Amino acid sequence: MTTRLTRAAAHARPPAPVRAVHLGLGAFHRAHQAVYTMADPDWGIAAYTFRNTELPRRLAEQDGLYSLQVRGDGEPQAQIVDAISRAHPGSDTDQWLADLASPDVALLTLTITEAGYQVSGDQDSAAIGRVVAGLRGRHRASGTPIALVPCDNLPGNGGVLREAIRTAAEGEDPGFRSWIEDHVSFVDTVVDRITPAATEQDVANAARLTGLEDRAPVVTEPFSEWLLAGDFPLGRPAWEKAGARFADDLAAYEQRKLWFLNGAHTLLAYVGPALGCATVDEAVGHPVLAGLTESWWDIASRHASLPAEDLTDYRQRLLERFSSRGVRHNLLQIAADGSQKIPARILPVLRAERAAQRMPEAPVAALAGWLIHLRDRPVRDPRADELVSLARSTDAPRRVLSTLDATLADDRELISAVEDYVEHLRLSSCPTG
Ligand SMILES: NC(=O)c1ccc[n+]([C@@H]2O[C@H](COP(=O)([O-])OP(=O)(O)OC[C@H]3O[C@@H](n4cnc5c(N)ncnc54)[C@H](O)[C@@H]3O)[C@@H](O)[C@H]2O)c1
Ligand SMILES: O=P(O)(O)OC[C@@H](O)[C@@H](O)[C@H](O)[C@H](O)CO
Repeated sequence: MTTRLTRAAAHARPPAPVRAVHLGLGAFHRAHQAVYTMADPDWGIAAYTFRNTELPRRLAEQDGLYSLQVRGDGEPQAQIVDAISRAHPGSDTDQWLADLASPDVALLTLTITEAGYQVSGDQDSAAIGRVVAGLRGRHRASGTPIALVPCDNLPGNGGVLREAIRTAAEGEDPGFRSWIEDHVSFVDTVVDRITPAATEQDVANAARLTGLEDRAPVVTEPFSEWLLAGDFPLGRPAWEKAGARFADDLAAYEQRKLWFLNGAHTLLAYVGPALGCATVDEAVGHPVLAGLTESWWDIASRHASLPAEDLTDYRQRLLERFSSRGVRHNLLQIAADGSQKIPARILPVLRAERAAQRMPEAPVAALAGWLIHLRDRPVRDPRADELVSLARSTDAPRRVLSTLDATLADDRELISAVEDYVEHLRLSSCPTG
């Protein structure tokens, strides 16, 4: 019988003192920020998830440890990550408040998905409401400054978080609100490491690679990038030891990441299943989808800020990453939350193309694929009910697009191109039809 992964069994160091808190404990945090933090042994993480109770339970049983399988095209490599000192479910509210109030804690990282930044409904249980509650306690306890470091795929994620916190704190004590302005630093980031959800097979592989039973493994690719811009008033881990880079302005890099990588992912996630593909590597191996991806990158390159040589190299590298069979990234996972992703990944390029009087095929294909997805597949999206009903109504392309951008929805030529493409995809996905 294989021994369960614990600090004793892995001969790991004792947990480092908690100086960082994370919200949104999932696969990506563990493949990315936790790995960078591990490079600085003075910093431990208290990691929270308010939705998933199983993962913190499994991690707690393993003293916060898990194995990270790095899978490229060669033999997979496994390492034990020991940066998480404590893992908590959302029901540990008192501990969450205590951690955020602690002057030993210098920063809070977040991976709460794009949808998590919305401020509406039941604020006390939503991610932003919980952060505001934590900050309120910190203000009362000591008023020590803190850095908030969002690591989700959103343009200007530091600014998005600042606005969400300001909105959620409206109506609070003015002293608290002005403390937020003066003592809470919002750091912008560009994050990149393709990390699909782990499978049962990955659990079996973890045991084979480490000799220990790991019930919470993470599988990721060799590539990793973290760019940050902002202040850390109480210091930060030496993330640069693991390759993090600091800059004043991330806009051009953020555009490259969101348009080229995430935009292509979104295109493939919606068009791929219509052509019988289930994963990213399968999709980029399909001649039609490979052509659409290249065409998307050509179009995006016309409007991107970085020099052409940078973009050419980036595209080449992306194609290698997408084609790798080391990480099999499920298109349905990427397809979740389209209403939150399409505006950042696809629409800026589409608007620029329409302003130049062009009708670009790839963004039209992405929107047509999204419509089919909304009509025919299980939809995970904070606006799912509304979108599914609109997608099944008459005049669906215009009505669905109007939820994202009223001006584009009034563009008759565009709506008609999307309608035609829906039909085109239907015929392509049905060889006898
Ligand atoms: N997986 C990747 O390759 C990758 C790469 C770069 C960035 N990211 C960012 O990280 C996010 C999480 O990815 P993951 O792979 O860890 O996913 P995951 O499903 O493993 O974990 C998601 C975490 O977010 C929480 N969450 C989900 N919806 C939420 C909501 N509406 N409000 C608050 N919390 C919510 C979940 O409870 C869980 O803790 C992505 O949405 C993306 O923004 C992921
Ligand atoms: O994680 P999401 O849901 O925001 O988007 C799905 C993928 O596009 C994304 O996870 C990429 O793999 C990642 O951004 C690569 O760094």
